[in-house]
Amino acid sequence: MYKALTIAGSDSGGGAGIQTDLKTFAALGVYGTSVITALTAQNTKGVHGIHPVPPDFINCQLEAVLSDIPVHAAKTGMLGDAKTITAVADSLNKHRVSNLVVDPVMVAQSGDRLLQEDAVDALRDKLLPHALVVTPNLPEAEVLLGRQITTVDAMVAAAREIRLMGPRHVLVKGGHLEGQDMVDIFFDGRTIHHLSEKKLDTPHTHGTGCTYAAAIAACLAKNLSPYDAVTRAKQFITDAISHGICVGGGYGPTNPMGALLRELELSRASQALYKALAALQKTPACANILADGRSNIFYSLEGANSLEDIASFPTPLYRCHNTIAQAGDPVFAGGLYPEEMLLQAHQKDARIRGMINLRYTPEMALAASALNYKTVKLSGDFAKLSEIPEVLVIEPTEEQEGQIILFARTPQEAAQKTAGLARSFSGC
Ligand SMILES: Nc1ncnc2c1ncn2[C@@H]1O[C@H](COP(=O)(O)OP(=O)(O)OP(=O)(O)O)[C@@H](O)[C@H]1O
Ligand SMILES: Cc1ncc(CO)c(N)n1
Repeated sequence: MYKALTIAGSDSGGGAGIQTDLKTFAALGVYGTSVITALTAQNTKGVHGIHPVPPDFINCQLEAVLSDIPVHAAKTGMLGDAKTITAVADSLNKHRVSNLVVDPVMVAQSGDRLLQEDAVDALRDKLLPHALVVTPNLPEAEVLLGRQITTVDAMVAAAREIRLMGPRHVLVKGGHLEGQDMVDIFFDGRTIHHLSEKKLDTPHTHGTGCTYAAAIAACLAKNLSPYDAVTRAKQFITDAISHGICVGGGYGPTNPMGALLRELELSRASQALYKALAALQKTPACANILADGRSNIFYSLEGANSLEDIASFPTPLYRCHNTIAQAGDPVFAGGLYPEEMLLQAHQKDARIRGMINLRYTPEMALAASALNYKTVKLSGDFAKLSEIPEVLVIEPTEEQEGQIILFARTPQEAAQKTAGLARSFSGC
């Protein structure tokens, strides 16, 4: 397995530093080791205190890790002071760690200083020359160069000049620049590359710099070239920001696991929905009780709290050669009535995770009762039902068509109940 090392501060709020670095390594399939340079008492609003780890003990951690676990890449984050920078640079040199990403962390998003002012020279002179990639944000590039940077052209010039300080590649991050596009400049010594993504409208950007640098290190550990590592990491940080977590009263953290978990959840949801579809297809009579252009199979994630957590086929099921067919792979929040009902049902009774909606006829409602399915006729607001039945009968009104809705613990169980109903009802 590929292995990486983060040398950074701990963020007690869980959003930046060591905590996000290890999540990022894990999300990218890289084994993470860590050397902690400082403890910060920190949350989404700011830094309440900093407890530096003595350089001797930082060395002790570095020796423990590097003498036993040869890492394929490393990244540095918050280093705090000049002594720590020197200790880290010496150790990385001694152990010949060559795939090094230096995130020259100076100030937290909240404005709190994370690097002593007199340590900037040590950072520039001792650490930057070892970096394969250095990733300054705009304020950090300004400190390194001693001038303001307010345009993309100025970022390009900054990238060229910072490279003269010794790093092999420079990534100047543009997260602090006004505008609709989030542009970073990557310079490899020959070519200037613009990496651009649309700006996401979210306050949850705590830890973006750390997550980005950790993702670059993870990709370098996996043998990607520096340019490929940075472009893959840009995609990763954009995903992590788009899945940002609304936690705390300040800037919430990015979510390095967000995109991965979503993919996993969609794949589980798809399996459950396709199994249910197969169960419907086994009983051809099921095709007779679909509601034209409206029936679907729905799946709720555990703990669903929005329609984004309800999956279904993207368009209604339809009859095709006497069986049931669908067009397209499952999606979340398909926008199909009555997905809201499964959300409410699951929130009321966490065991309910599957639902199928069918055509209404009075005979179908009777057949459901005759099968001893626990059946309730809806009168009034669904949200006010005290218990979720197995079968909900919605009679037609002038405003809306009737429906029969089956709730179950899984979509497959809902499909089996549908098949039971279809068999008892076949021919009608
Ligand atoms: N709102 C946003 N939408 C999309 N991308 C963003 C947004 N904010 C930041 N980014 C991207 O995140 C990455 C990190 O950029 P940024 O310049 O904010 O780093 P940083 O200042 O070091 O982060 P930190 O806040 O952790 O100190 C960049 O690629 C930037 O373009
Ligand atoms: C520990 C730590 N490292 C880095 C940053 C920068 O985001 C932070 N806020 N905290």
